[in-house]
Amino acid sequence: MTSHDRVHADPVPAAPTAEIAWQRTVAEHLAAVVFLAPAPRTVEMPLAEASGLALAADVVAPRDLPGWDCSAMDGFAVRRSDLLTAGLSTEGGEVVLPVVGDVPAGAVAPDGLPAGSAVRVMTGAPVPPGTDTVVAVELTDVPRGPVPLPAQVRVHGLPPLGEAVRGRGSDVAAGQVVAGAGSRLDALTLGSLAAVGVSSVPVHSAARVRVVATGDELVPLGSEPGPGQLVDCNSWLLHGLATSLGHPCERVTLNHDDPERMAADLPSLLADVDLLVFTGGVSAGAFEVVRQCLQPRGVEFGQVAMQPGKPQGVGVLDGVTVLCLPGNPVSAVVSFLAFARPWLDAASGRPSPAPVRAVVDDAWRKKPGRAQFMPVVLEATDGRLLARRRSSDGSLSHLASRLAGVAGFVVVPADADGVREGDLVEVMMVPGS
Ligand SMILES: Nc1nc2c(c(=O)[nH]1)N[C@H]1C(S)=C(S)[C@@H](COP(=O)(O)OP(=O)(O)OC[C@H]3O[C@@H](n4cnc5c(N)ncnc54)[C@H](O)[C@@H]3O)O[C@H]1N2
Ligand code: MOO
Repeated sequence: MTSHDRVHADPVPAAPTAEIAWQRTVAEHLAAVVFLAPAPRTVEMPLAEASGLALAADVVAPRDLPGWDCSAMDGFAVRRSDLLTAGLSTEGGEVVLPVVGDVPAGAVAPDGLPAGSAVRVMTGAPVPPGTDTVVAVELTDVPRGPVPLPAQVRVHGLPPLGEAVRGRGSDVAAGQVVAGAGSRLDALTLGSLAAVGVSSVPVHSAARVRVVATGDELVPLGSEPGPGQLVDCNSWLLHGLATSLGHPCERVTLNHDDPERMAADLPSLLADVDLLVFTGGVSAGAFEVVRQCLQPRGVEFGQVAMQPGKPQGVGVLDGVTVLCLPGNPVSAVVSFLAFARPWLDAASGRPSPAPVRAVVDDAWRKKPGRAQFMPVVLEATDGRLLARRRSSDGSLSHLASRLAGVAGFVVVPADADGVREGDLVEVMMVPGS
C-alpha cells in the first residue's frame, strides 16, 4: 500500500505473520485452484438467454430440416423425365410445359404434379411430391423478378436430375445431434439450434463472481486522485474479463486498509457468489489488508514462480472459492487469466481453450526461475500469427496504460533465459480480443 497519508496514520493492525504458505510452479498453483471448482450446475434455460454457456447434454434436432423437399432456386419444379419425353436433351432443344400452380416460400405445395406440367416455385418453397428437378428461371423464357404466373413456360436447358431440389432432412434429420455436450453456445451454435427449432437447452450455469479491489490509495473512476492516490482500474479490468467470459460479476472497491472493517464486510462479500476475487493487499507490506484479514480465516498466501503475479492467495470461505490476486494491474490480469479463468471454465463446464501458438517477431532476455507472461499484440501475416511485445518495457507489472490493445500474454517457461525471434510460443489469450 502506497498511500501518502498512511505514513502518519493509524497504528499498524495486529498483523498475522507474512509467512509464505507455499512456493509453487504455475502448473501446481493452477491445479490447486481448479481443484476447488465445484461441479457445474445444470439448468434448463431458454435458448435466448443461454448465449455463451456450455451445453450440459447433447442437443438433437426435434424435427427434420428442411421439413420438406424444397427448391434451392426461384424457378419451375418439374419431373425431369417429362423434359426428356418432350424432346429436351443435353444436346439442346426446348420444350413448353403448362404451369399448373404457384408455390411461394411459406406456402403448401400441391399434392402432386400432373404429367408433363410444371409448378412455379420460389427458393425455400416446398416442391410437389413427384417432382425431382427445379429449372431455374434463367433457363426459361419467363423473366426474373415479380411477373404474373405464366400459363406456360418454355424451358431451354436440361438441368441434371435432382438439380436445385433439397431433400427433406438433408441438413439434419430428426434425432441427429446438432451440438454436443460441452459445446459453448456461441452465436453460430445458438443460431443452428434456433434453425432446428430448439427453444430451450440444458446448460451449465455461469458462475457468479464478485471482484473486490482493495487499498486506501484507490479513488473511483471519475474522481481526481489526490497526492499518493490513484484511480482503481483493477476492478474494471477483472470485471471486464469475467463478464466477457459470460459470468455475471459485481465490482466492489474497498478503499481502506482496515482488516477489521473488511472482516465485518466479509459475509456480504461472500453472499450469493461462487467466486470471490480480491486484488491488492496480498504481499509483504505492513498494510496488506487482504492477507491480514483472510490469513487468520484459513486462506493461504504463498508465492508462484511467475512474473508478474508472484504473490497469490487461495482458500474457501463459506463454500465460496476465494482468490487473492496481487494489486499491480498487469499482475492482476495475468493472475485472473492464469487461475481464475480456468476455475470459471471448470465450474461452468466449459472446455479450456486450446492454446494459441504464435511466432515471436521480437527477442528478449529473462532470468530463469519464474515463468514469464509477456503482453503482446498479435498480427496475422503470410499465414502466420506473429506476436510482438506490446512495449519494450516488457512484462513490468505496473504498466496499466500499456494493457490497452494487448491480445494475449506469451508464456515463457520458467527455465528459459529468453525468447528468440522466430520462436514458436504459446499465447494465453485475452478473451474477446
Ligand atoms: N518486500 C516485498 N515486496 C513486494 C513483494 C515481495 O515479495 N516482497 N512482491 C511484489 C510483487 S511481485 C507484487 S505483484 C506486489 C503485490 O502487492 P500487493 O498485492 O500487496 O498489492 P498492493 O501493494 O496493494 O498494490 C501494488 C501496486 O498496485 C497498485 N494497485 C493496487 N490495487 C489497484 C487497483 N485496484 N487499481 C490500480 N492500481 C492498484 C497499488 O497502488 C500499488 O502501486 O508486491 C510487490 N512487493
Ligand atoms: O509478481 Mo509481481 O506481479 O512481479 O510485480
